[in-house]
Amino acid sequence: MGLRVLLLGCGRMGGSMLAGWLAQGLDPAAVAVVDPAAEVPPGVRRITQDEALALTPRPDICVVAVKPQMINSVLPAYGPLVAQGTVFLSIAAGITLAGIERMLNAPAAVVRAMPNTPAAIGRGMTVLCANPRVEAPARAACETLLSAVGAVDWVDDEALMDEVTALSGSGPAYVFLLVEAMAEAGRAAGLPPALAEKLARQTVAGSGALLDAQPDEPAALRRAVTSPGGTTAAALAVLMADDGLAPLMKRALEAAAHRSRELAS
Ligand SMILES: NC(=O)C1=CN([C@@H]2O[C@H](COP(=O)(O)OP(=O)(O)OC[C@H]3O[C@@H](n4cnc5c(N)ncnc54)[C@H](OP(=O)(O)O)[C@@H]3O)[C@@H](O)[C@H]2O)C=CC1
Ligand SMILES: O=C(O)[C@@H]1CCC=N1
Repeated sequence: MGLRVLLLGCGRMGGSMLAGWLAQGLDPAAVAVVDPAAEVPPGVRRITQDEALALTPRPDICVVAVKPQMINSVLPAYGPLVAQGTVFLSIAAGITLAGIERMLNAPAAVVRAMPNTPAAIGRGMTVLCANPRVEAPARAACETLLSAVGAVDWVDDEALMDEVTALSGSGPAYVFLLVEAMAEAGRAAGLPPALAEKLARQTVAGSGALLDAQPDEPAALRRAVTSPGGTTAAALAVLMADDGLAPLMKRALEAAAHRSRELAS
């Protein structure tokens, strides 16, 4: 990739992205991580805040992957990197472009991104949004970094980032919950626990792979399972009822987006 990356926070999401970058060929020596306790992959340096500020050559991109609740206490120290031309790419849920610039106390080029954990295996989905200080080469560099770990898209309207966070940022958790719920329903119906778990897991993983492999609309793939008057139709009558999955998912996304907006303050 030819980019020098400083990663602040190497927890679940920072670590997932780092794993993806390395798998896609980013030179481990081109990454430095600041995190008080994280284990980093071989070849990647874990450095202190002071060492990060003195890095030569300076990092092209500083990826901010600490919790939103602590970003305010972490970012101000990195303000001096702005004058050196480092672009800040924050993945913190809810934290706005203006908020990041304020914390850095400098006229910074800031990109806000919302990735998701499948980035760890190169199957992520990231949406990006940039402030006007981000010029085309920096925009391309951020896109290169994130597209190395999955699909990317951009939005111009920053307000949409809360809805993006609710859908694709948090979304993997909804899918894993679906596996849990299907397995639990199978167990409750009398299947041996290990078999119920295996069936739920393989069904969701296989369906995801099928969705990925075929250009069809999800609704067409659903209809292909649904024999008229058969078992799937009976189940879908429950799941697609007025009080079924669609209104529940709508409420869940509204709650997540609301929380994202709360994190901004
Ligand atoms: N998890 C996800 O699926 C997604 C998360 N995000 C965003 O990513 C960010 C990180 O979330 P997540 O990975 O889940 O959280 P984690 O708590 O797993 O990761 C945060 C990491 O930052 C470390 N840290 C603490 N203090 C500092 C410091 N001063 N400097 C550098 N690193 C520090 C933490 O160490 P310690 O644990 O020892 O305190 C931890 O390893 C959040 O802002 C979140 O909104 C975005 C998209 C998806
Ligand atoms: O739960 C969270 O706040 C983060 C943001 C999206 C996924 N995880």
